[in-house]
Amino acid sequence: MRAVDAYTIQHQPIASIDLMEQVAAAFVTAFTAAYPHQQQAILVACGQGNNGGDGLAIASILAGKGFSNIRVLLTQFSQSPSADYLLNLERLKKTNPSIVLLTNPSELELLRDEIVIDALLGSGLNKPLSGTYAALVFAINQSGATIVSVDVPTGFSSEGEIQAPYQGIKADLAISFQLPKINFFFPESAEALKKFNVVPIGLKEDYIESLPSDWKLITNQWVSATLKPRENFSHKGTYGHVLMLAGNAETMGAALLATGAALHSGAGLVTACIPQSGLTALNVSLPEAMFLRREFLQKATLNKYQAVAIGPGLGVDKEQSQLLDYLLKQNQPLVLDADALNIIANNKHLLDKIPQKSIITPHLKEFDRLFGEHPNWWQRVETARQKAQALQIVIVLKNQYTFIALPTGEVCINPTGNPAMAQGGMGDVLTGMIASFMAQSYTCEQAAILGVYLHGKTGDALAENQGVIAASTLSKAIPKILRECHQ
Ligand SMILES: NC(=O)C1=CN([C@@H]2O[C@H](COP(=O)(O)OP(=O)(O)OC[C@H]3O[C@@H](n4cnc5c(N)ncnc54)[C@H](O)[C@@H]3O)[C@@H](O)[C@H]2O)[C@@H](O)CC1
Repeated sequence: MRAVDAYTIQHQPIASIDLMEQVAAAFVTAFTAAYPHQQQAILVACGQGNNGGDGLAIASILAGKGFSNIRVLLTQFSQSPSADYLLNLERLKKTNPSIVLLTNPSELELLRDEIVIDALLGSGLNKPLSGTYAALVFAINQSGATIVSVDVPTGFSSEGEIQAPYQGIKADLAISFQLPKINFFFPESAEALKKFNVVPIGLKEDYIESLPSDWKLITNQWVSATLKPRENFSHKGTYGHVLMLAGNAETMGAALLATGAALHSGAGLVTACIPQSGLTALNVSLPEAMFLRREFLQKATLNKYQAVAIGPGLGVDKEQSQLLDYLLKQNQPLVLDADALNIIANNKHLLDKIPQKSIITPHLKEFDRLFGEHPNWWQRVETARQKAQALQIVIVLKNQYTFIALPTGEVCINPTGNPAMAQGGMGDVLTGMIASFMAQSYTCEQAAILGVYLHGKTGDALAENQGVIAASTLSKAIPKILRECHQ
């Protein structure tokens, strides 16, 4: 993001001070949408870098909009204020603001119900907080005030490992500019911010897209452009055939969920290779699905299936291990989930046998069982990046925000999904969706990204009216979301 700012200043007819003005105006629009009352007491806490410069411009704009109860806290901790900070300070002084000069954090006093706008330090953070900044941040956190951070909470690093224990500002809301910070998507950010809001500031979109980066944010635009329409005169053969190898006597639900999701995501044909004991349930709940006896798997012509998935509710006994072993030897890309991954975790030599262009979909625990314990999410995602490259597979590392590591070394961040989806069976549905897209002749990268994004998007649509979403409910709602995205 810092590179984007710098490029924009160089290549657009815009001075950095004017970009700061745009940033401040965008912040105020988002802030006043959340806190519209002009009598609201507000303390704008400013550092002396460009984040503090934003804070000063924000105070001026808020005053211009009739917010009459603003105090501006100026820290005096730095020897070298930034040029734009100084310019904005001169501008602000003309509006006759109420200024609190703070040299000692212990002097901080907040008014009743005062909201703190945190503009102390932003993306320029280059070391852990200490001394006066640490003391001030501690005092602000302790005050119990509502805190809205400019760009990032002070002390929170935008990229790289998040410091543990976290000692920065604990914001109720961070209003960030143009692009979200990568670290907002890591679970450890929950301590630093309850919510983030990303506001556009008119930076060059084409340039942002073209920037070489190891990170990509999945967008609705990409998904809509990638989804192929269902053509006139097409038939079930056009949309591929999924083989779902899943289920065990007591975990047949997982197989049914994965099979159902493959159907609801548009595969032309779906065959469930489940134990005989699940056949009645399959026929009752998913009459569209076909059935392949487990005993016949090794006689079946596997390449008539455009996607083969294995794992949901499978079990990890000898019989299932042998089935997996057999599939791994066929050298056909697979979708591997749940117990298929657990079997591999218990037999690590199998990792190298995963066919290239396969997709594995571990959650945190499955991932660590496969690749070892990780002290934090940043390191876990870096391992995913390395392993996806080394094995030439796609790794879907599941979480509220799922990371998809591609064989190219890129990591895609999925912005969709929500806590209402945190319930058993969701992963089985995801596996079915990914297999379905693979069968519909998307590449393994596309199938994984489409599956993950649309899974989360379906959940987000349902969460508008539901506090909890059962996996089977989500599965049935996929076709509607597909229709909406096929614009
Ligand atoms: N052109 C730009 O770069 C733009 C920057 N903007 C704002 O500017 C911010 C970045 O500004 P700066 O690069 O000036 O940096 P900050 O304002 O985040 O920090 C100021 C300075 O504090 C020092 N510092 C870093 N860590 C510290 C620590 N732990 N304790 C004490 N001092 C520390 C650093 O020397 C840093 O340059 C963004 O977050 C955003 O709010 C926006 O105005 C948009 C344009």
